[in-house]
Amino acid sequence: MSLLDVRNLTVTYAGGAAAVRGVDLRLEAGHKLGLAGESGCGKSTLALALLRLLPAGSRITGEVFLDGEDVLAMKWGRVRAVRWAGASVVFQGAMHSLNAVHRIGDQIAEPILLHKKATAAGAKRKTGELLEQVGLPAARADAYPHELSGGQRQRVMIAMALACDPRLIIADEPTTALDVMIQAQILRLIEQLVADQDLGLIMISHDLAVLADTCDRLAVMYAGRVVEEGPAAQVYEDARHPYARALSAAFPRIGDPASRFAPQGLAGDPPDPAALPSGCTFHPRCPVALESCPEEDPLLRTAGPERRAACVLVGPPADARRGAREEPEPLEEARPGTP
Ligand SMILES: Nc1ncnc2c1ncn2[C@@H]1O[C@H](COP(=O)(O)OP(=O)(O)OP(=O)(O)O)[C@@H](O)[C@H]1O
Repeated sequence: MSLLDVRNLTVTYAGGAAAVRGVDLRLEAGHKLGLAGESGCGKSTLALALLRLLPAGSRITGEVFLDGEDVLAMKWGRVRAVRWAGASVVFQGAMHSLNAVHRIGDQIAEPILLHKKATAAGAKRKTGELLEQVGLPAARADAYPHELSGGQRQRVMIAMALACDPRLIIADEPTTALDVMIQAQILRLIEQLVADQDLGLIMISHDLAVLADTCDRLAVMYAGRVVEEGPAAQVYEDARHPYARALSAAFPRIGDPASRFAPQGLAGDPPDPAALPSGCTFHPRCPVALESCPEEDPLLRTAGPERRAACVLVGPPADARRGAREEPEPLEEARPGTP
């Protein structure tokens, strides 16, 4: 049984169109999944939906099994328990998430006490241990958020997320506001905690390079759907979907300074969920779109071992195609505008 098994998840905000459309995802304990995509493609909505943290009036359909239990079918009392003990979220911008008028120790202890995980003395002890786990002295429990640096505050957020021993951590742009050195430290800390405690991790970022460096698998989202999914290094180095390829080309290769000077930007913006293009939603921006793409809406299909991509130009590898009657050409062989 997977730690997380998301099936056909669709999310619609009140009065809006679907921001997440039929997403399937799986994550095993001890594994790290990176969720990438430009702003507005539905990454945060997907993360919030996993713990039913969306605003009132939002509609969620599908199934979200966390350790075998369907979060979407749970009563609210159970959802509240699962929020800290089953899975917890680290958001970007720790200054806004922490309460400025309470000492950080009290804020870390709060979920422990709320979920009756320990007595007041036990919660205090656990708070000290958590601070040390994230690389801060236990005595910093007495500090107020404004007395800490940005990186220290993000460490506090991670300590809070770990307070009730969750099985899954969802980190939504956990390092976006931090400088590069601190960003690297926080990423290594998250990696280490995930490995030590056999947690599952979903890390959200628009930065594919950061995700490829931290995660085992990557899922690239576009217009509310996962358009490519597979082993992190393969998706980053050799994306099969034209959108994933463009996104990957927009970030410098680690250890390859030359690539920094040749990012291939992608023209235009992702579509508004209320006005999606027909057929493949990426076709208006796609450099290799076919004439048929405005009519055909491709679902995820096998694009290699443990890889899937949602593009008509992506077929199974040559070996698997042998004997098939009709298969689309692989992406590499496509020419722009070729029918
Ligand atoms: N509370 C809300 N009410 C209505 N629509 C929303 C709400 N939050 C997000 N949306 C819409 O849902 C879509 C997906 O947004 P979401 O924030 O999930 O994307 P994202 O990929 O996480 O972007 P970012 O990287 O900027 O956070 C967008 O079109 C956005 O305008």
